[in-house]
Amino acid sequence: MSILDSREPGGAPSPRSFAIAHQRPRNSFVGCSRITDYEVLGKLGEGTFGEVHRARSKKTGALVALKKIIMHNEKDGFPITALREIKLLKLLSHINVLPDKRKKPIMYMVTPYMDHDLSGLLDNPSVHFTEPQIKCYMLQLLEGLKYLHENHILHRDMKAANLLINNKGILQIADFGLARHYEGEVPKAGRGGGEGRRDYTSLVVTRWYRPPELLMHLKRYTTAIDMWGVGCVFGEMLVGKPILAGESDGHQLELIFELCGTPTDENMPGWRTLPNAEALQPRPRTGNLSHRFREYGSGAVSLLRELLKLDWRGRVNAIDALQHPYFRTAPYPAKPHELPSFEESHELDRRKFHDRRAALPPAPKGGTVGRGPHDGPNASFSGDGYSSRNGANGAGRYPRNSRGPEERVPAWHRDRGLPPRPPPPADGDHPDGYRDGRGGRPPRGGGVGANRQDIDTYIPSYDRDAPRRDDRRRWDDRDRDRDDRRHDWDRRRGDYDDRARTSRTRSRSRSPVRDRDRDRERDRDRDMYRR
Ligand SMILES: Nc1ncnc2c1ncn2[C@@H]1O[C@H](COP(=O)(O)OP(=O)(O)OP(=O)(O)O)[C@@H](O)[C@H]1O
Repeated sequence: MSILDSREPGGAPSPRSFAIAHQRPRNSFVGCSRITDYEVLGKLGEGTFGEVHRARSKKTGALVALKKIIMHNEKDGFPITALREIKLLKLLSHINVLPDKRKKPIMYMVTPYMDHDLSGLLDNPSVHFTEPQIKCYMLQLLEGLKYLHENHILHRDMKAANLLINNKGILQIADFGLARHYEGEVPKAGRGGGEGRRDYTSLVVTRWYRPPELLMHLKRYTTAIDMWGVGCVFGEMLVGKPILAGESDGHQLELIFELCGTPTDENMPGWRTLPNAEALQPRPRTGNLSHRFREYGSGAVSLLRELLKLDWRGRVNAIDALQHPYFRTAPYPAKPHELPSFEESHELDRRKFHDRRAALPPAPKGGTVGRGPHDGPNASFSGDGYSSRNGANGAGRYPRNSRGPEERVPAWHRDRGLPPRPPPPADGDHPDGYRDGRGGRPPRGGGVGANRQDIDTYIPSYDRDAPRRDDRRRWDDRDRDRDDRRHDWDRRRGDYDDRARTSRTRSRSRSPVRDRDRDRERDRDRDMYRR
């Protein structure tokens, strides 16, 4: 069958024809290995699937990450999120996208070991990003995303914790557990994200990185949802902590409006017609983005503004973002190999960093900002690529003693806020589905309305003793969530009934209604790329 034979209505290649056209050579599929082929060296992180461990291959000596795939309920079979992730990683091959090397299908995914994830790195008190470094990471992130979008992949969980970095300065996009085939048109230069072609679930993307259109439940979304996440990550690299740390979905919208302005027919055409916008009555504001980020210069503000546009149709795409003047203005982007190497910084190192932070004296004001421990030569960007440039690095530093609202302070002084926890995996696109969590919680910080947008799709955690990042989950949390969810189910049912489902709550369902729903969803799951 020719690829043209199997196009979706409107001309986009179908998921199947796309997969056929993008098959990788057979020899790139190394196949399965035994867990005994690896020496497990320690835990790196805990994700939605389970634990991620660092290990060494006994055969090759290569360092790898082993991601354990937890079977939450064996009757449900192999988790759809894991299937999607393995399938996509097998399909993709790009320097800025984490490759999959081997897999043992039932239990572990094996990927090359990366020294850091971006959020771990930002938590490390001895790491201070320079502007050339941030530009270097941003270029790689945009290259990786351009590749994904050109290949009809929506990532749908863009966040700092899912960006892996090694000590060669390479950044790779990881965690394809929520990713899916995108059936809309791929982005074109000068045309933003374009228009969506079909509905998907709006319950994707960790809340702090979730764009306004998803918070308002747009289902016909585009690659622009990932670009919003890039904007959040960019801001996070600049200020050293997440920039939109909402404690509920309503609060998240409130923070977005404060930063980017209130939606109007001009800056977000059609917003009022979005399902969750009906009840919104935001106080008119113009947004404080320019003011809040002024110390990082007009180039950074301009790029951030493009990435954090309320109107998803006008939001910059990866192709255009790569051409932004920010990357062509001094201080120029560093080359990856020029970046300093840092001690390993992963999710679980956070406790270590926290202890160290407590033991250290305060840093001199503004004095540590700008360079890492191994200052390399400065770098410049010339035209279409990188070029080295020696010389003073003053331009690479952020202004000292600046006192903006996002004052850049040493990492151990940064308050990363009270964490809401990230979503359980949406292991399917349920166009009317809600992620599970406690519903009906009033938003903190005022909220923007009093209706469905106030439903908090995650359960905030308020652990004062051990401050944690909120874009991550731990297993004890999940056990608690599960109990809470069971407890809350009946109370919430009347409110949003079958919208509040994930695989895990479904798998524990006892009611015939839920069993029927689960069966229907299983049917839908059969072609995972359809969702
Ligand atoms: N190849 C790797 N090298 C080093 N560390 C890794 C690697 N893969 C994952 N990790 C670490 O494990 C953490 C969790 O991994 P990942 O995001 O893939 O799991 P997940 O179950 O999808 O997590 P989440 O639910 O937080 O999205 C990462 O943030 C990172 O710290």
